[in-house]
Amino acid sequence: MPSWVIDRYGRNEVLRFARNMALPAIRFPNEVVIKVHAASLNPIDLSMRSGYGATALNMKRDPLKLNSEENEFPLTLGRDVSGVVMECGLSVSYFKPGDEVWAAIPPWKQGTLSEFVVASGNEVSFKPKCLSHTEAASLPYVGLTAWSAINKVGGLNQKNCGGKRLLILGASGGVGTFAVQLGKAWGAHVTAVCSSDASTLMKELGADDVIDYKSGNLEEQLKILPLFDFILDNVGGATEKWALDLLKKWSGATYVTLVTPFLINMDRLGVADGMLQTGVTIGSKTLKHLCKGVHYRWAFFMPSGPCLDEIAELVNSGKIQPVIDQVFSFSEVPKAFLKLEYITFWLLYKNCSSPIDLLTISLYIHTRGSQICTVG
Ligand SMILES: NC(=O)C1=CN([C@@H]2O[C@H](COP(=O)(O)OP(=O)(O)OC[C@H]3O[C@@H](n4cnc5c(N)ncnc54)[C@H](OP(=O)(O)O)[C@@H]3O)[C@@H](O)[C@H]2O)C=CC1
Repeated sequence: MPSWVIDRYGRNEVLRFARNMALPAIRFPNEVVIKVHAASLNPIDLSMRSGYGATALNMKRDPLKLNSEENEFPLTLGRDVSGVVMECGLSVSYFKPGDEVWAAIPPWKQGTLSEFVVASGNEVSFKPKCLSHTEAASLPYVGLTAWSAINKVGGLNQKNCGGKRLLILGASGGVGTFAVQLGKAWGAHVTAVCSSDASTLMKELGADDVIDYKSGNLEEQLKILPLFDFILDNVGGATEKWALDLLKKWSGATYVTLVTPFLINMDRLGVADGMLQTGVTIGSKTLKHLCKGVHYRWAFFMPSGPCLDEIAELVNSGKIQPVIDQVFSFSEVPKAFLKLEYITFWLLYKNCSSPIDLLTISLYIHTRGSQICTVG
């Protein structure tokens, strides 16, 4: 089957179009094979292309290190998929061949820039009926990440979110655009922080206040607003030093960041020391902020079919919409990576050579959400 793979880590030159990759087989009874109609790229694909997280992800792929090299490469990137179930393992009763589904595949598994992908049944959900495959593929990874941060870690849900004050830092990105919509769907007051050219989009998505972080000191702009119940930080860095002061004290208010050193620690220090360093960092920060009356948490993407079911309901009821900007063909995957790189790192974008289009697949880019999808 045709796939885009890498055989080593690096920049765009490591992407290789493989016409004849072996068809993925079901290895466990709870797995399904999905024919990929659309896939998308997220910042994690760019990072994984360069080897980010390889230590932890390889440990998950091959815990006993029996065949490390073989299990690592060739590696297919791409986490999101919208497509059609082709085959089901013996214990899968929820899905059948022909079902239209969507999913986000965890990063330790082979990705979705391919004709077929294997997922566990519990990672898969029925695609929202109102979305095309291309639209649907834009949401699972960012949606589940935002859901993990806001609901699983932050403890907010449809019942307790009404009237709460949410601050979303990095609101114009893939995770941010979803988070703004989720907050509004659950009745919160949402303040979105992004650059000014995204302010119209933010208003369209329902944000109550939009703050431009490039027009003056952000901390000063936010300090004059009433305190918040919840902060989602998609930016990290220096923001963390002052953002927790914007929370209400001793009221259960929570700051959740998605920018954590968890995988980097393991890449840098090895598995054991990396985990130890991570434990010390999170423990000391949690304690320090608890003493000041606020909660400090890290959140991570979590694959989950049942959460995607809930997201599908919100999408089908019109409360959450995909944000799509640009379409690429499957043959243009390297070009799409370059665009993502350009968006993420503000590098100069240049067209690259286009391999033959075998699948008539299209790729979508969200300039605001930094996402790319493929469609067959
Ligand atoms: N822990 C985990 O499991 C996961 C972590 N992440 C991380 O979460 C972050 C967000 O992901 P994603 O939304 O996909 O990324 P995107 O690249 O789509 O979005 C990032 C956004 O941040 C905005 N931004 C940059 N600097 C600032 C700033 N100083 N203040 C406010 N906004 C800023 C940019 O907005 P603008 O264009 O308006 O300037 C951009 O749109 C990334 O760092 C990613 O690595 C994501 C998924 C899972």
